[in-house]
Amino acid sequence: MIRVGIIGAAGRMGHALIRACATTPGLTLAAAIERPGSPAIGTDAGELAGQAKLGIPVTDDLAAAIDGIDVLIDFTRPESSLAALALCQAHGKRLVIGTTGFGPEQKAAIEQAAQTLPIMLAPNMSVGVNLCLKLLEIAAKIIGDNTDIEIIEAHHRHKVDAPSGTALRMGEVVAAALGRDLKQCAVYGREGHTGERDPKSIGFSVIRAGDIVGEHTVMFADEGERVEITHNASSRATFAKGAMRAALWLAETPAGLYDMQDVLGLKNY
Ligand SMILES: NC(=O)C1=CN([C@@H]2O[C@H](COP(=O)(O)OP(=O)(O)OC[C@H]3O[C@@H](n4cnc5c(N)ncnc54)[C@H](OP(=O)(O)O)[C@@H]3O)[C@@H](O)[C@H]2O)C=CC1
Ligand SMILES: O=C(O)C1=N[C@H](C(=O)O)C[C@H](O)C1
Repeated sequence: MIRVGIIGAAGRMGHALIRACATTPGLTLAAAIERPGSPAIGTDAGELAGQAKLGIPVTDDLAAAIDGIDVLIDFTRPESSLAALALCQAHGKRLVIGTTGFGPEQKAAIEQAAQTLPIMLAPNMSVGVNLCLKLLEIAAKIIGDNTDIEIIEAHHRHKVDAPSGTALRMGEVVAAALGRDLKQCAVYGREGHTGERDPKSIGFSVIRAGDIVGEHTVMFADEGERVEITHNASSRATFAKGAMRAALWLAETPAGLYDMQDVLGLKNY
């Protein structure tokens, strides 16, 4: 049995992860962690997630809990992910990171830690989104240079980072397939007298509204036709299921930085 720790246990993803862990063969919830001061501290993790009691009280002390786990699953905020990463490094624990919004230095710290630690970092753990990343690579290679590429994403009102990690990854995949550098060609929103569209640009548009779980469309638009690749998530259970699959996979994998394409065996398609 692989012992899982979930950090961010009281969050939207935390609840979905606790439920998924309880029903995934081969995994057992060994620790549920929240930030100090959270009203969830001391509550039972199962009850917190709207399920039967699991006998695991939510704690704010990851340092004390870490020796009792094999894989830590983190869906929190970049600063807390980095703090958890340092503890995983100190204790040699595997880490699945679903958090988004990392800056370049934070990403570099994760890459560095992965030299000695197995880490799976993915902005989206759904099978569907990862299939879309493959489809985007093909579409970009075939029609990308002749079309205007726009990425549109929509999420719930509580989301704090924009564009979403998934939208950015979609942009990276498309840009790489076309030999472009996303840092140079990305356009984040438009306003005022923008001038005509630069044909080499990749545009991003962001919607934040209500309880939208996560919607992404990449548009390849020509004159007379356009192709759209869309993924709509209707439940966070899809991300949580992917995180469980990643934890099982990572438990058997040596040090290195992996993404969901590795977990799903999509790298060589
Ligand atoms: N990779 C993927 O497939 C997916 C990634 N995400 C990403 O996951 C992250 C979390 O999303 P979501 O669940 O909606 O966000 P929430 O805000 O609902 O949950 C985050 C949780 O982490 C807690 N937290 C913050 N700091 C700490 C800390 N130092 N120690 C322990 N817990 C902490 C928060 O507590 P408090 O609120 O009290 O501060 C909160 O309960 C985001 O970055 C999101 O983009 C989301 C869905 C899918
Ligand atoms: O914050 C969310 O909710 C989500 N975040 C991820 C992202 O930033 O891509 C994945 C998913 O779309 C939900």
